[in-house]
Amino acid sequence: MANTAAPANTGAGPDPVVRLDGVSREYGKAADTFAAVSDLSLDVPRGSFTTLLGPSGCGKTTTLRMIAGFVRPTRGRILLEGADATATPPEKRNIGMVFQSYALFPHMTLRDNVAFGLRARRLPKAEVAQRVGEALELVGLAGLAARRPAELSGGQQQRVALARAVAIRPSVLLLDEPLSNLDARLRVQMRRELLRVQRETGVTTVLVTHDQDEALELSDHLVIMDGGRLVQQGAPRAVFPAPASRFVAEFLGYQNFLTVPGHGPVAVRPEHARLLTDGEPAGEDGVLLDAEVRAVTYQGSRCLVEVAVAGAGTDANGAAAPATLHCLHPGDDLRPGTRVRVALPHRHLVALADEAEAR
Ligand SMILES: Nc1ncnc2c1ncn2[C@@H]1O[C@H](COP(=O)(O)OP(=O)(O)OP(=O)(O)O)[C@@H](O)[C@H]1O
Repeated sequence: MANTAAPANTGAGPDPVVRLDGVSREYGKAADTFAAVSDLSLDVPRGSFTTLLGPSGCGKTTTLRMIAGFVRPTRGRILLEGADATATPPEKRNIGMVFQSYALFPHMTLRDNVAFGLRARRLPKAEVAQRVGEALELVGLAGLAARRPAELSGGQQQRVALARAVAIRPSVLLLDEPLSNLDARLRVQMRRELLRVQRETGVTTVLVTHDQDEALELSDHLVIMDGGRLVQQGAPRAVFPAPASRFVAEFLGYQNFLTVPGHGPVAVRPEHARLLTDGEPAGEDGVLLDAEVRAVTYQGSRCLVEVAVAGAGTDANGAAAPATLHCLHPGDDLRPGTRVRVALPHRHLVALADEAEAR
């Protein structure tokens, strides 16, 4: 059985670049206030790729904007490099930002776009030229320095935005859904690119996304938010196999929730629910449940099979009811009505403490 007590990784290092200390942001007036972010305490470790992951409206962007200084917390403190920056305006925080919309200056060449923040900091001409060259080189666009944004693809424009953000050598790089305007293939390519740039520069990075694959691939520190609150954090390899609640489990793609005799409420992923027909042996040690096939969806190399397991679920009144499980099955031999058994290996059952408490 997987251990639900995920390691208490608070992200606290000796020297975080960003520290949020009991930060809240409310909107509205008097009795009608609404908390976009509630009592959020979080450390962003130096040199880390930290990701804020959660569904739309959970407060990710508000958190990022508070770190950048565009939104002022209504409570709590923000520390940058150990100093209280809660009231520091954005231009006085040494922060690089990349937005979903690229936000490049359309009338300027790439060279001038990247040089903008360096000139604003009044760096000597030679240093500006050198840093612009290095930044464009880093993102593979050195040959296009004289072009304007309209002459580039979306992916190239986002690389320019990235070059502009890292050229100032920020203490933290903030990325607000930077890949969501790109098509699916380019998005995957650009993830690799982002990771390479982050590793090469070592810049502490905070990414906002609602895409769990992106978060798992990129982050070394994952922060999951729900309703303005932090609900779980840690390394992806620690969080993914041990979601602390049903919300986190659902968000990370656990589709099956059931009550197993001797285990209580558990979650299990479709790829770990094996269907056995006839006398097929279960193999690995686990729970075996009788089930009936309800629906089969053909997916080419496999089928997604929906089965009903009598008594393993609960209805709206908390009484025992059939549980519906989704299972990935390598063959196309099953049809609705077929009697099967479902094998759930002990090591892939994730106990859900919040569900147990709710009973
Ligand atoms: N200026 C504002 N005034 C009122 N409510 C706001 C304001 N900004 C954000 N909110 C609300 O706060 C909540 C959190 O918004 P936020 O943009 O931080 O969420 P998010 O997780 O980034 O969502 P998305 O992925 O959709 O951008 C939402 O319900 C939003 O409507």
